[in-house]
Amino acid sequence: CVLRQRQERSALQRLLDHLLKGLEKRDPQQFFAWPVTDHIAPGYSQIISQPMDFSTMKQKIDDGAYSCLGDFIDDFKLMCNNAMVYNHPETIYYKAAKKLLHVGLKFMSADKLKPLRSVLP
Ligand SMILES: CC(=O)c1cc(-c2ccccn2)c2ncccn12
Repeated sequence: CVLRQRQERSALQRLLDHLLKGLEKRDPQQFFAWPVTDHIAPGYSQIISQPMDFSTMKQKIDDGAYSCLGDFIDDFKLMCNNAMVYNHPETIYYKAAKKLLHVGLKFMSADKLKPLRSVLP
């Protein structure tokens, strides 16, 4: 149609919006907010074959590109692991990624999501 109808957001999209906001809050320096460029990180695109960041995850939620919670969690892990591959362990980015991965997975752990299970198909 000419005027794209505003799509109804599915229960999964609403859940992923909530989880993404919770994860972004745990990245106060916004190291993970936007794609890492070769300008700020020399050689990044040669070293990291599958870049990922929160803005890309947001776009994928809006596009309906996640068919399940696991696919969303996989992108979160990919984003953190990329930072732990490209950056050396003593850097602020490596340390921030390690912490975010740990805290983020706890935030999305099964027992935390159990109460929401009922609203998900
Ligand atoms: C996530 C990551 O690897 C990253 C984020 C950044 C970043 C993100 C926002 C502002 C400044 N730097 C960065 N800079 C150099 C090397 C790596 N990084």
